[in-house]
Formats: sequence, C-alpha cells, structure tokens
Amino acid sequence: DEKLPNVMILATGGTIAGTGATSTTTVGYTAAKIGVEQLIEAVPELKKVANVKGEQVFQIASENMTNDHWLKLSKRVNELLAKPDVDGIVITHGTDTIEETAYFLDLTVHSAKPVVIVGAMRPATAISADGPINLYNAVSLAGSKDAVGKGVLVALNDQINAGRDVTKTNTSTADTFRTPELGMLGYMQGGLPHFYRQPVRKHTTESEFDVSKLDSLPQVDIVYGYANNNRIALDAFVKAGAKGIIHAGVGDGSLSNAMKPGLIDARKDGVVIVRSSRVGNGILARNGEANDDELDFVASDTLNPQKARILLMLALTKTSDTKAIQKMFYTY
Ligand SMILES: NC(=O)CC[C@H](N)C(=O)O
Repeated sequence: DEKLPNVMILATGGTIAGTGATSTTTVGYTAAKIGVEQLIEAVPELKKVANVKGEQVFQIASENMTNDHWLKLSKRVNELLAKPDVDGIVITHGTDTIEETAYFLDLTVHSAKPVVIVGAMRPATAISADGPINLYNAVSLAGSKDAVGKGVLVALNDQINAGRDVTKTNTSTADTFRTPELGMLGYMQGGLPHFYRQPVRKHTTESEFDVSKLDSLPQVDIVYGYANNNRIALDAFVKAGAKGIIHAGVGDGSLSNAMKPGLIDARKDGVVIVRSSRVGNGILARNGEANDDELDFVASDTLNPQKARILLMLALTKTSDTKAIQKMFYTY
C-alpha cells in the first residue's frame, strides 16, 4: 500500500517471543521461541498501519545481550535506515536490557527516522498477553512523522519513553518501563502517538559516535557500592583488562574507605573511573561527594550505572581524556 509507511521489524527475542506451559504461566516461561513471521501474523492489524517486513536478527533472552550483538544491531539499523524505502524500524527485544540497547542505539544510529524498541512482560501464550498491542503501537509509532527526530524510543504499555532516560522499574508488571522524575515523552492512544515533550540531550543525527568500522568495544565494568564494601571485584576487573569502571555508588556516588584507594590505583593504571549512583534518580554532581578534579574521575550526571557503561565504552572509542569524557557525560 503506497499510502502506508514502510516499517521493518527486527526481532531479537525476549518475552514478546516467549511461550509458557499454560495460559496462566506468566513467570517461568521460555523467552525467545517464536520467530518474527509468527509475531507479525499474530497481529493482522499491523497491515492497516504500515507495510511491515520482518527480519530475525537474533533469538535470545536479553540478559544474554552483548557488545557484539549491539554492534551488529546498530550496523543493521543504520544500513536499513539509509534506504529510501524504509521509513522506520521496530526492534522486538527482551525487556531486561531494553534500556541499555535503547541508549546504545540512541548514540550510534545516525538517522532521524524513527527507531522504536518494544517488548512484552507476558509471554505470547498468556491470557492478556501484552505483546500484540505493544507491537501494534510500536509499528504505528515507527511509521509516524511525529516520531521523527526524537531519538530511539521505547514504547510499551501505551507509553512512549526516551531511550536515554527510560528504565525498567518493576520485575514483572506490565507498567514496568518508566522515566522516573524526568517523565515519559507521550502516550499511544487509539493506535496513535501523542507527544508532550522531547529529549534535549544529543542523540542519533547529532551523535559523534560511529561504530560502523568497529568489531569490538573497550571493556567497561560496573562495581557496586554497599555497606561493608570491599575492592575485590574492582581489582579483578582491572586485572582482567578493564579500560573503564563505573562506580555504582551509594547516594550521590560516595566512595567508601574500602573502595576509594582501589579506584585511585585503577586510575593510576590508566583506567577511566566514572562515578554513578545506585539510587536511580538525580544528578551525580561533579566534585560533590568526591573531589573529581583532584581524583581525575568523571561524574555520570543523571545516567544510571548501566547507561553510564554504554556512554563510557563509546567515549573510550574516541578518547581517554577525562575532561573530554566529562563533557560527553554532560552532552548525551
Ligand atoms: N519480559 C522479558 O522480556 C524478560 C525475558 C528475558 N529475561 C529477556 O529479557 O529477554
């Protein structure tokens, strides 16, 4: 249909493609079972909003997502969006790491065309499975002019969130994807997007990160802050070759007496240290709970540890200068 947008559905697995033993199995099911053609066939309404084509990129549960998967996916999305006959892309994805893939693509896809990541919290075999309505909304959103230039979007449960800011907030409920405090961008209602705000941090067409010629990303790991903290995991990561460490600190990224010397040692070895927080909301202030100028550390701004890891990996593909990296954390 020439009047409809052309939307590609790239399937990667997850619960949206999952099957359970019975219709009431909503935990303990198997993710990543159903192929993309079957996902499309299950929602004949898709044909009313777009000309859809499917491609199975991977078939995995998203806890198994790796840097290699991201590189492959980003390259494929860029390749497809460069084609004049592709208007938008939907990626079906396990929900556990949707927020990470969304931010990675937000920084590495260089097109204003819509990219929408979607998943489900109930397997395809469950009563009131959320996959079909989520897929329908995602395809409609990916074909919409309103979604152009808004960066990579995450759309589930009738809500549209920005890839940079969205996070999974509940282990199992359908309304798990939220952008706490900063807020969602809009709603899906009646199968159409309704936007009320847009992201202001740089993304997609404005991003300086180019993975088109990369086969791997620098190793960046996360160490966690907690009472009775120690530096054992940190030292192991550094010994294993980490080029960057995200410190998921308590509160405003406070450094315990046990962890701080380890981070200082790592920095002396050339490892870039980013202070983030396990709290999940708020600005991680530079020179707040630690003197970043003196320690030569970087503050994560509002990025949670798993998103800070993505930005640091991409930053390290360009520079190891901590001032330049700090600037990136205030830009993206
Ligand atoms: N709801 C889900 O998609 C979770 C299933 C699985 N753990 C995954 O992330 O792929």
